[in-house]
Formats: sequence, C-alpha cells, structure tokens
Amino acid sequence: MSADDTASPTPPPPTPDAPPATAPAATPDLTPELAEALRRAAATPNLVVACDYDGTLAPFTDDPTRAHPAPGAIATLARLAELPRTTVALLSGRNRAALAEVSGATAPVVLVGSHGSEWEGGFDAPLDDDDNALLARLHTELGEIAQSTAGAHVESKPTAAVLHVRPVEDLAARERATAQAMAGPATLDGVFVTQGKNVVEIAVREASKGAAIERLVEQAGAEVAIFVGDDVTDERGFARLRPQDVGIKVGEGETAAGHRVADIPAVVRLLGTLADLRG
Ligand SMILES: O=P(O)(O)OC[C@H]1O[C@H](O[C@H]2O[C@H](CO)[C@@H](O)[C@H](O)[C@H]2O)[C@H](O)[C@@H](O)[C@@H]1O
Repeated sequence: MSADDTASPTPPPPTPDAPPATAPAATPDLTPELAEALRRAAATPNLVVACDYDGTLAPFTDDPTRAHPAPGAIATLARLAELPRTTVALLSGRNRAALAEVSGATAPVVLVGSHGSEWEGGFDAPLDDDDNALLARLHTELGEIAQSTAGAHVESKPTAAVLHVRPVEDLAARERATAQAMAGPATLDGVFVTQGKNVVEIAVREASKGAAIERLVEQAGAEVAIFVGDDVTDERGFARLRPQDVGIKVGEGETAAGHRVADIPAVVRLLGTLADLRG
C-alpha cells in the first residue's frame, strides 16, 4: 500500500468551496519541467484539462459516498472551465450520477463516468439481456465474497460490480477476498477487470480513460491536453497522451506520466496556477 493509499478519517461534508489563494506562476510543488509544461499548455489556443477524482481531487474514505472534494478543488476546476476555449473534465471510474453527487461539480465542467464510457447522453452501447444477466451474476458472486469478509461491500455501477475491501481491517482477509474475486468472477467470459486501490471492478463493457481523453481532445480541437490521476486505471489515460500533452501522476508508484506531484493539495495548487497563467 502506498502512502497515498491510506484511508483518511471521513472528512466533514463540503463547505463553501472557496478557491485557494492565488498561486504564483510556479510553486514549490512543481519541477521546472512541469512549470514549463504548464506555461506552454496555458498558452495553447484550445486546451483540455482532465482530472481523475478519487485520490486526485478527493481523499480516500471507507465509504465512497463520503469522498468529498478537497478544499478549493471544485471551485478551481470551475474557474478554469469558465476560461475561453478551455474544456475541463472530471474523468472518473465512478458512475456519472455518483460522480456528480459526491463532487458537486456542474457544467461547464464535463463529467465523464464509468472509466470513460459514460457521458452526458449515457453509454454509447446500452446493455442487452445477455449483458444484464452477466452483470447480475457478477453481483451475486462478488456479493457472496463480501458477505464472508467482514467490512467488504459491493458497489453497483451501470455496467459493473465493484468489490470494495478498504474497510476490511484484517489484511489477510482483504487479500483473500481480492484473490477470490480474481480467481472467480474475474475469469468469466465477457468481463473486463480493473484492479484499483482496494477495489476489484468487474465490468461487462470495456472502458478506457485513454479513449475518453482522445474524445475530449477531438471535440475541443485541443492542441494540448493535461491529464492528472493517481491510480492504476489512470495509466490507460497517460499511455494514450500525445507527445505535446502533459500527464501528471499524483503520489508514488510506477507511471507512464511525464510529471508527478506529491498529493491532492498540490493538485489543487497546480490547477490554480494553470488558471492564473491562462486567465
Ligand atoms: O477514477 P476515480 O475517480 O479515481 O475512481 C476510482 C474508484 O473510486 C472509488 O473508489 C476509490 O475511492 C473510494 C472512496 O474514497 C475508496 O473507498 C476505494 O477504496 C477507492 O478505490 C469508487 O468507489 C470506485 O467506483 C471508482 O472506480
């Protein structure tokens, strides 16, 4: 478990989300290379800024419904999104409705859920009867694992079932539940498996944050995209960035991103810096 993967105490409910103090053009969080990349991105005619949510803008909690955004995070995204020719997106593994609810983000921030497959108009390919039957089976089998593991629970998404083990205090039980999911339902034909931070997500539709970033870039005609994320699922996004794009990994761990910041507050300051540079 990395330092950024430590469950923090449940934060208080959102308070009025005031932007942080105006940041200088470069802060101590930024390497000279990242500061320069932000300056270049800020000067581009059409810019996309896509941010992961959990672990990037919101600290982890045992209860996903209580993973509120860090102070200033959503206000700073909104400030960026109000700028001309600047598309700002929250790009999350959560389903879109849950993302909207927990983040409080609204248009013009674009919400893309279910690891990039769920847009404002819904899914490109709705589920058929076979998909629904498979999804029901996944819920049943993951539910059985959760029932025999104190603290585990199953999250329901439109195209996936997710086994959550973060609240499981017994680490051996946590690993056992994860292994059972990987050896059982994760091996069924027609499923797509994503292992995130203390979650095993098994979906009946393939999704990629990389494809979603490409779609945002195409829609905006963006010369440069910035993508910020912390989890293994975000690597599919970093891997598809173009040479001129800016990938920023939050926290420790291997990454295909070209840049890194330490933690969530550093992400909020970075977004503030970008808004100042582009505003
Ligand atoms: O792509 P993201 O926005 O990072 O979403 C990834 C998953 O985030 C949520 O799970 C994670 O956060 C929970 C709340 O802090 C935490 O309990 C869990 O251990 C983390 O993996 C969400 O519940 C999942 O559906 C998302 O796929």
